[in-house]
Order: sequence, then C-alpha cells, then structure tokens
Amino acid sequence: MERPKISELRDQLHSLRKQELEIEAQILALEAEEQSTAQKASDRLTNEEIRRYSRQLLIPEVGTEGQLKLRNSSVLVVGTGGLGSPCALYLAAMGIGRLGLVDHDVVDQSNLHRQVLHTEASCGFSKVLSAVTSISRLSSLCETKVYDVLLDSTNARDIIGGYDIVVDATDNAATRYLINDACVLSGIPLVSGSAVRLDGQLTVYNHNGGPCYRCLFPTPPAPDAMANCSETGVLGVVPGVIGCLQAMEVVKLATGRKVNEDPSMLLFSYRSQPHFRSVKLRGRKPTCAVCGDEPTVTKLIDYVAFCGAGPNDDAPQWKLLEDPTHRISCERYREVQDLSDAGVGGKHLLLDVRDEVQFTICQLPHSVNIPIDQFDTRRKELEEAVQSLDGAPVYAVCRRGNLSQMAVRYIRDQLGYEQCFDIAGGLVAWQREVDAEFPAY
Ligand SMILES: Nc1ncnc2c1ncn2[C@@H]1O[C@H](COP(=O)(O)OP(=O)(O)OP(=O)(O)O)[C@@H](O)[C@H]1O
Ligand SMILES: [Zn+2]
Repeated sequence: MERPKISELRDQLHSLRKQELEIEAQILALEAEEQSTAQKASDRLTNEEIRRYSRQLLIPEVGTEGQLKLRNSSVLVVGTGGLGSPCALYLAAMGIGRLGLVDHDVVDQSNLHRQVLHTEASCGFSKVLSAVTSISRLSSLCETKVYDVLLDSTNARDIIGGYDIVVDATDNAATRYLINDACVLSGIPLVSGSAVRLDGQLTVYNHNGGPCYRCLFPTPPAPDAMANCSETGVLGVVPGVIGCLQAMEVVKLATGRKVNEDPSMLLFSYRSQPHFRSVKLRGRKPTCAVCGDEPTVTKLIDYVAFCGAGPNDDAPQWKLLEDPTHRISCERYREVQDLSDAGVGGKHLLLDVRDEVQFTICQLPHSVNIPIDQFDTRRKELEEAVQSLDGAPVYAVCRRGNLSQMAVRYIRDQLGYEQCFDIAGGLVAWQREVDAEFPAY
C-alpha cells in the first residue's frame, strides 16, 4: 500500500478541525441562546450567576443591579485581533449578555503573541469562529453572534444597529471612520482603542456630549502614515492593556456610570513613567461633518475612497517606483549568488537597506546592512563601498521591494553610480519564489 503523504494527512486534519470548530461553535451558540432566553425572562440573578459573579457582585460599583444591567447589555466588538481578543474575553467573563463579533480574517501564526482568543490549532481558520469557540468555552451564559464579514458601508448600519455599545478593535483608518459614522448615525456610544509598537490609546466617543472620532480627526491620515502591526510591530501585551481598558469602559457604560463627564483620551506607553497620561478633549464640535450642527455626512460614504486605502491595503505592497531596467528578479539574483559562491564571477555588493532590527531577524548571506534612513549620515561609508567595486553591480534589497527602489535612486542620482539595481519584491518575494526555508516575518 502506498504510504500517505504528510501534506495530505495535514490537509485532512485541517478540514476535520474546521468542521469540528464549526459544529462546536454552532452548538455553543445555540446553548447560549437557550440559556440566555431563560435568564432574560427573569429579573433576578440565578444561583449560578450569583456563584459565578460573586467576586464582582461584592463591589458596590457593580452589585446585583449592575450585574443585571451587564446581562441585559449587548456589545459589538469589531475586530477579533490584538485589542478585540482581551476585550471580548473579559466582556464574556464579566457577564455581558449578548456579544457580537465581526472579523473577515483568518488566524495567522503571527497573531498568536497577542491575539489571545486564538490558538495554534485555529491557524488558518476564520477568526470569528475561533473567537466564539474560546469565548463559549469560557462562558456558556454569554449569547454570541458572529459576523464573518468585512464591515463596510453596505452592512455596517444593519450590524451595528442591533447593539447597545460598539467597540472599535480594528487597525485601519477606513474602518475607524466607517464605525464612527455608523455609531453617530445610530446614536450608539463607541469605545475606541489602538495599539502599535509600545504605545496605545483609548477614547470613548459619541457619548454624553463628548466628541466623535471625526470631531478629533476631521481628515484621514495619508495612507502611508497609518502605522500597522505588520509593518511596525507591536509588543504582545500592549493591545492586551488597551483591550482590557476598552472592556472596562464598556462595563461603565453598560452599568450606567458616568462616562465622559470630562471627555479625555488615555495614552499608554511602555516607555513612559508613569505609563498612563490623560489628554483632555473638547466636547462635540459644532462644525463636525457627521455629529455637528449641520452635518454633511448623513449616510455612510465610500470610506476606502475617503481614506485613500482600504482595510486590506495596510501593508504597503510592492509598487513600481523605479525604471524597470534598474531591477532584477529574485531568480536572477540567485544566479548571481551562485556564480559568486562558486568563485567564477558574479562580483557584487548586496546592500540590505532595512533597519538594523529587521536585519537581525534574518538576512541573505554576505549582505551589508546600511539602512536607507542612514544613507545621508553614512554617505562616506556608502561611497567607499561602492567605489571599491570597480564597476561591479550593487544589488539593493529590503523587506518588500519598496525601500530598495529608493536606495537605487539615491545611489544612481546622488552617488552617480549607474551599476545599481534593486531585487524585485524584496525578501518576501525571495521566500516565495526562491527559498521557501527563508524566514517570513
Ligand atoms: N473592516 C473590517 N471588517 C472586519 N474586520 C476588520 C475590519 N478591519 C479590520 N478588521 C480586523 O481587525 C483586526 C485587527 O487586529 P490587529 O490589529 O491585531 O491586526 P491583524 O490584522 O490581525 O494582524 P497584522 O496587522 O499583524 O497582520 C483584524 O483581525 C482584522 O481582520
Ligand atoms: Zn463629530
């Protein structure tokens, strides 16, 4: 009998796990629905609820009345990534009655250091299915509903309109404006968070006379200026801190505590001491395009056009900036490398222009690292390296093939060295096209 291939067995296992996840999510959702219908019929806490929430019931800020309010509240968490994971977990754990979860993405291995709803076993599967499974295992008292969709202008009002409070746990400008406008138009408070690198922010918008997101940021940032985790990185615990605080603001809103009497934005940084700082905000802006006295935005618009980038465009992909003759493919560069390794020609300089942190993660053999933002300060070193080549080519490489094109432009225009080419698509393309074993990050 022919021996089965490991990859085929893995595929089989993958599809079984997917089925298992889907069935489990269905069962848990139905159970939670039944349970919560029974609970809702009563305006008293059940014995099970009293036992379960006892430590929280002892706090006067919650008490029985607060716990019943949590049970009667519905919250929509948009994004089940770094912020949405802790936020949704705590909301379910603390006793929010109905939780909606929106995400269109699948779980990736690079999510696991911060997106604590997901596990190794759910890599490659829908994030919302993975999320609802974790949440339902934690609490069968929370009724969950999943939306495995990209939230956009066609569905946002319908989805958001079914909830008392909305949590923005997404990572891109187009979705932030979309969620804000939908919340303003539907009169729903919005708990917004963000976390990149070592810093985070938290604000409650559109509540108690406070501002909306547009009051603060009337115009979107330039598409390139929007930092995102896949480009700039994020320390796992930073979205954890902010996501938990988002859950706390939801509890305040749901239990009817005063929120936004003095609107403010909370800033968190790993580096600063103390870690938190609060910035006072003005109230609602009368000239705001959506919540102002004479709004110009009275229905949802095309947010991708408004922001110049959509939810899926946030990682700058390879763009053609330079003359195509100033470039070689990864395949072609591998041939140069082979010749050079065999000592039969192929003399060249491989210049890696990424920053030092990225260079330390992984690099091609024999590459020299001069980050592009140090070209001016290290110009002499760069000039010497180029001149010592006696006309042999320089090949510039970076992560995705954008910075390397700028490096080629610099070396050609500023140093007057014509034998300079970039490696198309950078190390991402190298991993895809030449060496599958090369680390991807
Ligand atoms: N318009 C949208 N509709 C549905 N989900 C969205 C939308 N915009 C963003 N999201 C989701 O919000 C989550 C944000 O998570 P996070 O910021 O941790 O980043 P990520 O996209 O998972 O990871 P990385 O940036 O590292 O690739 C993601 O799961 C993303 O799919
Ligand atoms: Zn506004």
